[in-house]
Amino acid sequence: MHDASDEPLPTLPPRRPESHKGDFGRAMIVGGSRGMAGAVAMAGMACLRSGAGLATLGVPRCIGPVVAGFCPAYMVRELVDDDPGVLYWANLFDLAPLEHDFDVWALGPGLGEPEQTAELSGRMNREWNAPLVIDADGLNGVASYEERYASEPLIPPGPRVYTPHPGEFGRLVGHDALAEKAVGADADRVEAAGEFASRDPGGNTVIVLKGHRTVISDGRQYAINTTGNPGMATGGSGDVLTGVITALIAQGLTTFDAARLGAHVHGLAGDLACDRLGAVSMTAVDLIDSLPQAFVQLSAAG
Ligand SMILES: NC(=O)C1=CN([C@@H]2O[C@H](COP(=O)(O)OP(=O)(O)OC[C@H]3O[C@@H](n4cnc5c(N)ncnc54)[C@H](OP(=O)(O)O)[C@@H]3O)[C@@H](O)[C@H]2O)[C@@H](O)CC1
Ligand SMILES: Nc1ncnc2c1ncn2[C@@H]1O[C@H](COP(=O)(O)OP(=O)(O)O)[C@@H](O)[C@H]1O
Ligand SMILES: [Mg+2]
Repeated sequence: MHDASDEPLPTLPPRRPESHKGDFGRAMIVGGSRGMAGAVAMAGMACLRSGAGLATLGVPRCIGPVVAGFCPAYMVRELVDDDPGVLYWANLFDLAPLEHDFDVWALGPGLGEPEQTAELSGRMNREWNAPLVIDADGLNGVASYEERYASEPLIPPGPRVYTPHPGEFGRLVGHDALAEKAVGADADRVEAAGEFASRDPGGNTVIVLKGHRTVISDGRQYAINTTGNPGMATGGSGDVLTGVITALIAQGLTTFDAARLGAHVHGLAGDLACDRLGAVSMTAVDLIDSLPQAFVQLSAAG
């Protein structure tokens, strides 16, 4: 596998003076459940702070007003929810007609237990052509769907970015040796991410294996991210990363480039937040607040 770690970082296209919001992409983020409204809200805020032109959050109806109250800059689409306040398979009928209204979709932050959400996640992953970033319970849902319902090999018909931490990676691969490698040394983590990505015969899947020194791989190439710090070991940091990568795809980067630049800028925001507040006290919200400075530093460097 080619090591792209030392290659120049991908860059965002310059913003022409006459640009309008449509030039920077429409993103839809589906997630949230009763008790986990914050996860999808943080993904939405990070998406806008990372330059998406428009962001809409698709959330269970019961948390719609709460999610809308966190930030006035994104839109909220309330979806029919199942008891106890989670999305479920019937939302496929609400969402499928919207597939091509958005340049990129994200699925998973705060989505809730796979018992209810597996069919939604599993079928979006198997059936949708639109670019899809899958995180958190979206990944748990995909793992559960593949185990419970799938009889054919998984060949996603569109671009995918999966962003598992090692726990989610283990559920996805369902294979002890590969799951163990996900918590090993760099070389093992590169092998684990690369082997899993290359299971997609279409070559459409990018794996972002998170943690200290996040590994990004599409099965042919990989990069190891070196920004970030243990202050980011705080609930919601990964939800922020989902929003960042989604925004970069919305702005036209390839999935591999968006994942690579996204991991870098997310870690840089973490380092800036840590300088300002310290590793003990920084929260995922502080990561979002440091994204502007991280993007300014990046554009000054590039
Ligand atoms: N404000 C909100 O609304 C928030 C909502 N959130 C939402 O909660 C939902 C559940 O997500 P989750 O990640 O908390 O639960 P889960 O998948 O069981 O993961 C824990 C397992 O993974 C492992 N593990 C993790 N990292 C590892 C590493 N680097 N290296 C090694 N192991 C690692 C860890 O291992 P252990 O603790 O045993 O060491 C454990 O086994 C999801 O929808 C998310 O979006 C959260 O984002 C928080 C803020
Ligand atoms: N020690 C660390 N060094 C660098 N990055 C870290 C560290 N701990 C966590 N992170 C980053 O923070 C994020 C945590 O994501 P995740 O485990 O999904 O959290 P959550 O589900 O709570 O949002 C990942 O991007 C990960 O790479
Ligand atoms: Mg997470």
